[in-house]
Amino acid sequence: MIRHTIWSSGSEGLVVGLSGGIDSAVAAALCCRAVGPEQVLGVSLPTSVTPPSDMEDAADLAAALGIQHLIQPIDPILAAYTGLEGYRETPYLNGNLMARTRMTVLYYYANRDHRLVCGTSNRTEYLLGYCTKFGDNAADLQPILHLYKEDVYTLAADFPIPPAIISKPPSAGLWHGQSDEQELGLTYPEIDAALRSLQAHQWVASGPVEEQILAKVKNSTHKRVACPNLLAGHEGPE
Ligand SMILES: Nc1ncnc2c1ncn2[C@@H]1O[C@H](COP(=O)(O)OP(=O)(O)OC[C@H]2O[C@@H]([n+]3cccc(C(=O)O)c3)[C@H](O)[C@@H]2O)[C@@H](O)[C@H]1O
Ligand SMILES: Nc1ncnc2c1ncn2[C@@H]1O[C@H](COP(=O)(O)OP(=O)(O)OP(=O)(O)O)[C@@H](O)[C@H]1O
Ligand SMILES: [Mg+2]
Repeated sequence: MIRHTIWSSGSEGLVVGLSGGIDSAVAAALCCRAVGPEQVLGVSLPTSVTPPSDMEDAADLAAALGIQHLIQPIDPILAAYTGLEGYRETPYLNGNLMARTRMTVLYYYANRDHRLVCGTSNRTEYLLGYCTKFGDNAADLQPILHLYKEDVYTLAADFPIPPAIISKPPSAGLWHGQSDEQELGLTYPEIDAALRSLQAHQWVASGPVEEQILAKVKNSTHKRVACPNLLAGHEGPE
């Protein structure tokens, strides 16, 4: 799929945002396996809330995979938003600005180098809508979208991914101390079990955890479908 997408688009490689987390590590490793490390650019985009150890882990990963790696702090870009009329700062608003700023920078490098942006969304966060719309979910291809979070960890064992990346708790890293499982209120094994069961039972929930998960899936439908428009069915040839 990765090779086909590059070939059919006529592009010359891939750009992956490297956070020091497991999803981007596995996505980058798959890119390397598909097209070779020389065609993969890893870009780390830290802010003041990024733990320095995450950037060390991203650098270790890039070295282990043999890919080119840029570390480009984005605080100066984020600072420009403070000049917006009515600017207000909350962790939530800033977090979404960070994710969308990272998307812009990744697309800048993709444009510059005739590359595609490789997404890092997994099935669990995709179904929950646990992502910033047009931020970290924006990409040209999504090589791990079919994998639940637990399956991402299983696949990680196939690659030389630094142990620190595998053992750290998943975090969107959008504010100090953010933890996916704390924000979501459930552990990934609980969420994945509920999603697998819901998919097996035609999205009919049984029990309070599945009800809770189903509500998140339903409320985030807008992140998975084309936005409402009056052109449906007339978009052009496949
Ligand atoms: N029904 C609807 N139909 C069409 N559009 C709808 C809509 N409801 C909201 N919207 C639009 O969507 C916007 C809200 O969505 P969005 O801006 O994404 O924001 P939202 O989903 O509220 O927040 C993003 C969440 O994703 C988490 N996150 C973000 C980035 C990375 C990761 C990670 O795991 O790494 C996690 C973050 O911690 C936070 O919990 C609204 O402002 C509105 O523009
Ligand atoms: N500091 C960062 N530098 C570059 N890209 C980032 C950074 N933070 C987040 N991203 C991008 O946003 C994506 C979504 O973040 P997310 O936290 O879901 O994945 P992850 O960090 O790879 O894995 P984990 O869920 O285990 O933390 C990342 O995979 C990465 O592509
Ligand atoms: Mg992360």
